[in-house]
Amino acid sequence: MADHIDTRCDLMLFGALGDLAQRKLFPALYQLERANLLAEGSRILAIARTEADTPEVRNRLLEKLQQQIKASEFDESVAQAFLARVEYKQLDFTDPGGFSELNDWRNSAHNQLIVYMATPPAMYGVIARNLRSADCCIEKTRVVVEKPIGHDLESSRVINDELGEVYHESQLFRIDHYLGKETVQNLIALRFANNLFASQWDQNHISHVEITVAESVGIEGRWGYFDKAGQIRDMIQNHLLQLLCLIAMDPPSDLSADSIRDEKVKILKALRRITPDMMEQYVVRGQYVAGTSNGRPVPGYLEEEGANKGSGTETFVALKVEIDNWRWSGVPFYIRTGKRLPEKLSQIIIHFKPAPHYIFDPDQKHLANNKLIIRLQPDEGMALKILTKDQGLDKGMRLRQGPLELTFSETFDTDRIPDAYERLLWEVMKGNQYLFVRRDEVEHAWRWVDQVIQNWQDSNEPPKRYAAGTWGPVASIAMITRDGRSWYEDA
Ligand SMILES: NC(=O)C1=CN([C@@H]2O[C@H](COP(=O)(O)OP(=O)(O)OC[C@H]3O[C@@H](n4cnc5c(N)ncnc54)[C@H](OP(=O)(O)O)[C@@H]3O)[C@@H](O)[C@H]2O)C=CC1
Ligand SMILES: O=C1O[C@H](COP(=O)(O)O)[C@@H](O)[C@H](O)[C@H]1O
Repeated sequence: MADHIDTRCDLMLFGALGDLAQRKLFPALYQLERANLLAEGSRILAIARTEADTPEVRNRLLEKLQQQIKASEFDESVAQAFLARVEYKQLDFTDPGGFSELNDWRNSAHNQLIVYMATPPAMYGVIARNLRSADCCIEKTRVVVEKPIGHDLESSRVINDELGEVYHESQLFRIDHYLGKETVQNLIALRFANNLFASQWDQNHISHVEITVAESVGIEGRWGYFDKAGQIRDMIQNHLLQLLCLIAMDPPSDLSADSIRDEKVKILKALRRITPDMMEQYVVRGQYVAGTSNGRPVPGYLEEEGANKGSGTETFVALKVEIDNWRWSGVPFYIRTGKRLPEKLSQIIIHFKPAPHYIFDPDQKHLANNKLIIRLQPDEGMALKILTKDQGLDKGMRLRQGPLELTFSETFDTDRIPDAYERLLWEVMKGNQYLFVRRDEVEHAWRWVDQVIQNWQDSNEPPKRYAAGTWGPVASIAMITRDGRSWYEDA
């Protein structure tokens, strides 16, 4: 399908020497080169504040690529072809004077211009305005901006207004990299290409839903950023609410960006507000203390490099979320995410209701709910837990639960699942917005998250402690146990 789309581009990468660009964006662009998806004539202008010239930056990039790309995927000739596209420009983004030189680079070709702002969000408006002052191809530009857009509704509006003064919404590609993950996209295929599930996807058939996004890593040198954000702004406001929307939304009428986004927005608007009196039962906030990770002792959040000892920022959040609409009335979504949990694991569990009349061994009644397990990472795939009769003459009609298993790498013999940023960059090059977040989605998500944060601030309660290497504060287990349920553990 891409064959007839011209994907040739000039990519201006602002913040090219930062962590995101070096760890995610350049490796993703290298992989696009390796897959022959970077069109002939496409060019990259790496822009940052550091004084350096193009050969120095190319050498630095080569070193980073060698460190980050698996040996089996690293090809020196591909890397050289890729680096030949890269030029470096030192620029202070706050200095409008320097932007006219970007235009000179730009004017030497007629490719689609992509401006990628891998910079602190406070820079988005500044860069946009300076590009406009330099008359840098505003109408034809696609602009990619990173999350988080602001730190609350108000600040996100300011950023969105600043971007909106220069660019039309159809030019803006707001990244939520979870939308670029293979299995996240597969949620759309699973739900809307399989009538089997489509007809069962509501409060008549589903009792509850779990979403877990667990990380084993701690703060990894990002304390300065993370401490101002916390897990609710860093993960819930964007990734987890996006996952929830994809699970809960009504079928879009087609796969166009706005059809999908319209449905997601309806869910965000239907999220039940969590009022102060609900906080104890619906929200758990945690912070890790020293413990172990992969068998090794690790420091607590307050002992991490650069930490402010008195910080009350949360590194774990569990929420019980209710959606006030016809489809999901009475179906709680239990969601949790945290740093320094026992493993890196993102999964969604759909718990189906039992059959209306149970005729088997009463002792086995607890088995009688089908579960659909959607593994986002690692080991991408799905398993449907179904009940069958236990084998053997002596077993009578004893039941047992087993999986219908679909592990993508085995079933489809996939040698490599592309990283989210590869897919997202490729979609920007093609001009498809369906994996990017629209302004109203960002704002509705902030509105909902802001009230939870406000309740925390008003109550002044510190986060509950949990030891690194455990599944979060015990209160997060109590939250779901109170409803007669438990977080899913693969048995
Ligand atoms: N790092 C990550 O894993 C993730 C990051 N993000 C988001 O991506 C964005 C970038 O994050 P990250 O890469 O971590 O940030 P860094 O601080 O590591 O990098 C920022 C980059 O912007 C440049 N920069 C900042 N201010 C100026 C200025 N005034 N003039 C010129 N250059 C400037 C820096 O240049 P120089 O290096 O020369 O100083 C650097 O290249 C942020 O919005 C972040 O929230 C989102 C998801 C994950
Ligand atoms: O956006 C972010 O995501 C990462 C987790 O992403 P994953 O693809 O590794 O699951 C998280 O570590 C980081 O704090 C956050 O900013």
